[in-house]
Amino acid sequence: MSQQQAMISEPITFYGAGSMAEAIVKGLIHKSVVHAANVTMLNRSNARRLDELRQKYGVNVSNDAEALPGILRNSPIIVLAMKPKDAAEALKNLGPLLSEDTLIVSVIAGLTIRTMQDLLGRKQPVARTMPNTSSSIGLGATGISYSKEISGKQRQIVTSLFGAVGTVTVVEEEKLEILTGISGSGPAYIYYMMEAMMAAGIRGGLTPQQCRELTVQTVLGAARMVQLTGEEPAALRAKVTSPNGSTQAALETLDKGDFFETVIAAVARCAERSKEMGAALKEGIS
Ligand SMILES: NC(=O)C1=CN([C@@H]2O[C@H](COP(=O)(O)OP(=O)(O)OC[C@H]3O[C@@H](n4cnc5c(N)ncnc54)[C@H](OP(=O)(O)O)[C@@H]3O)[C@@H](O)[C@H]2O)C=CC1
Ligand SMILES: O=C(O)[C@@H]1CCC=N1
Repeated sequence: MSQQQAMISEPITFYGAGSMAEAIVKGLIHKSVVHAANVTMLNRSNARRLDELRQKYGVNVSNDAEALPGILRNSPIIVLAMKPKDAAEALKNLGPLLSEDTLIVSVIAGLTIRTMQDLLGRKQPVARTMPNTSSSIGLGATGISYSKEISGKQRQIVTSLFGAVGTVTVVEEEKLEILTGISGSGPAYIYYMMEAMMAAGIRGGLTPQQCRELTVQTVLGAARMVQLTGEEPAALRAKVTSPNGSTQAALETLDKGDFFETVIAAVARCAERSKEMGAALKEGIS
């Protein structure tokens, strides 16, 4: 087992039990980086969802408003995994329950370390992260920034946590929004491209099953080519593109829709939206 995949022995509480929390827990349990008995997943109301998570992964679950403060108070690691709109209230309630060295790991888009600490009302050790849902199959890409209060051991825990489910990239906090534009939200752009490719195939007479198989293999193969050959995507694209051939015709059509600049604008808008969400949370501090 590499250092990044060292077993985490401390109990971990996921405060929010939605898609991102599940993606991380699934990956961690699959990689045996945590014992299911050490993981607790909390939500607000959805009992059926908690039952499903308990059955699938063997984790502890709760949505009992009376039990929640005790669970959170006793947890040395709390992963904040609710939607940004629910975070301010949760953090305000959480602050008084924490010990000085409770590690807060946030996956919440836009929520800055400063705003988290202001809402908690204390200078807590915080890891602000931006993972993605591919963590569920061990192919996540997580960006991380640390607050200055974090200890070396806590950094190691966070690296183990996300290193077990994919790659880890530590960046300055101001770069987390643009990183969200690439890897946090990025899977959705690729899925959208795949949807469009499959729709085109179906319109052209292939079966949905054939389109799915061909599209998946094409995307998988292209990503692996970039990874394994070490070549630039532009160089690999050139190898597919015969002069005046069919690929060139397709790429010219994409360019008529300003494909390249549209993707850049989409990533920039994603980053901007993350900042807007963060600003809204900051304004909520009274
Ligand atoms: N989905 C993604 O691809 C990614 C998401 N993120 C971030 O992850 C966070 C969660 O997103 P996602 O998993 O998609 O969201 P979901 O809507 O799937 O899940 C949100 C969870 O938070 C719970 N929750 C909300 N408020 C509270 C509360 N006060 N106490 C306890 N639990 C609460 C909800 O419980 P209930 O259902 O009972 O209300 C639900 O379990 C977001 O902040 C997002 O920015 C980051 C990277 C990628
Ligand atoms: O759409 C969102 O706001 C979150 C952040 C990154 C992926 N999903």
